[in-house]
Amino acid sequence: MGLFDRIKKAFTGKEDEPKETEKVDETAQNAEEPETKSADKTAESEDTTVGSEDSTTEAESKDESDSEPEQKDEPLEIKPEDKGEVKDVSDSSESEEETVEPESEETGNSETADVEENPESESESETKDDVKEYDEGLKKSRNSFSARFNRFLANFRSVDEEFFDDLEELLIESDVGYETAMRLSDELREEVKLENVKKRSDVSDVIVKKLVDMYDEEGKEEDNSLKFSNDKTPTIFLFVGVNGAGKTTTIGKLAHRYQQEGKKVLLAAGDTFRAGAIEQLQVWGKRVGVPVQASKAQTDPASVVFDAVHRAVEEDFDILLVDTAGRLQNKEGLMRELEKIKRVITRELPEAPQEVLLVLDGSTGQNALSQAKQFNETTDVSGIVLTKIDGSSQGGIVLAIRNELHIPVKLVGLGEQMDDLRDFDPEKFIYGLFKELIVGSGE
Ligand SMILES: Nc1nc2c(ncn2[C@@H]2O[C@H](COP(=O)(O)OP(=O)(O)OP(=O)(O)O)[C@@H](O)[C@H]2O)c(=O)[nH]1
Repeated sequence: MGLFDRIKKAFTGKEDEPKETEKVDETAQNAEEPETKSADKTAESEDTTVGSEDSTTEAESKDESDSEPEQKDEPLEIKPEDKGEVKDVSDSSESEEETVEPESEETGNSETADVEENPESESESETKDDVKEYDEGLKKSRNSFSARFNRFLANFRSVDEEFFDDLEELLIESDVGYETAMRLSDELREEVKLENVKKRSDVSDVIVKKLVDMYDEEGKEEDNSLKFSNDKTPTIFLFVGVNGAGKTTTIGKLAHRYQQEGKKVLLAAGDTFRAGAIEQLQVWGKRVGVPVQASKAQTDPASVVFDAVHRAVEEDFDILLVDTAGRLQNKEGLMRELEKIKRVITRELPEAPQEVLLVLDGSTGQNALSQAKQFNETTDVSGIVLTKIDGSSQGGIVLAIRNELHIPVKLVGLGEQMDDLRDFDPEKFIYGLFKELIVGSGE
């Protein structure tokens, strides 16, 4: 069963059944079907969350009578947060030998500042409904996609060349990527199914189903989980990305997560290019209660990272998160710098870095995609962190990233707070992006 049907079934207990012949018969009565239909459906299903007990929608109750009893056979997979390896960290005491960090004395268990600033962070982040988070975080993207889609459907008369032109335009505007838009359009041209569809909501069904299932198919081999060290040596994540993408914030959020899990975390201020970047990381270190290995601005970042790796090994840190500069405009310089940093890490710990995470500002749409392409040419990126999805209407970029780059998204930023970072879950993301177009379809 494809992802489209899995989501639909999880909500309504009903799979999508393409009914070509029936749909032809319905032509007359549906000719003037209002394009506001999906908007109405949005309201119906707005507060529904997958798998939640209070998710009874009108659609659901309507479908109950004819829904399959085996509804739970293949439910939408709601995995618990991937917590990675939890190492036993009995010794979280901190040596105070560092020269640069003003925050070193509060290392270890000084969460007080954190708790004051963010009282709900510790326990609530564990129990927060992830589906709801994605639902909320993707509201803007979803609404914007639905609005575009409804405009497109309003113009629908028949499946002709103009239809495919409009469809391509819709998809490109929705940031799903040029290649994806063309491929989807080409594949739909081949399908007789669409030729027989006359009803607007069925047109919507066929397109969204294709989009979602294509995404699902492309991700068959994709591993979205973060990799950790297999032995007692520290896990090292190297963060790359242009200025302002959200590297420092993501490092802060991740440090908070691992610190809360009882791991011993060290940060390395590898962005020595921008003076403010060091302080910014130190502020996060202080807030979260983890030490920061730093040096003066303009120091060779590789030397800061070298010191950080040594310290991480000597002092038994579990995780080392390395910030780097993001001067994409100086591509060659940046490439050399990142290569050197990586070399320094690997020389000390051959298995590290376990992840090279490219941080992309999701709200920049296609720009994020081209940045990813450039970074991927120069650095061996193992995963993507997609930030600022909460304030963005460009969530469709996630389809382009998978379909065109084939780099797994591993984390998503759904807000600015410490616990607004989620392990990427493709199914929840797709649900958040298209929910009413899937759940409210086909009735
Ligand atoms: N809404 C929202 N804002 C975010 C998210 N992640 C980061 N931000 C904000 O984006 C801005 C830039 O984030 P930084 O972490 O400073 O970005 P950076 O990549 O480290 O930038 P440089 O230090 O200049 O290299 C900050 O105001 C963050 O609060 C997110 O997931 N959602």
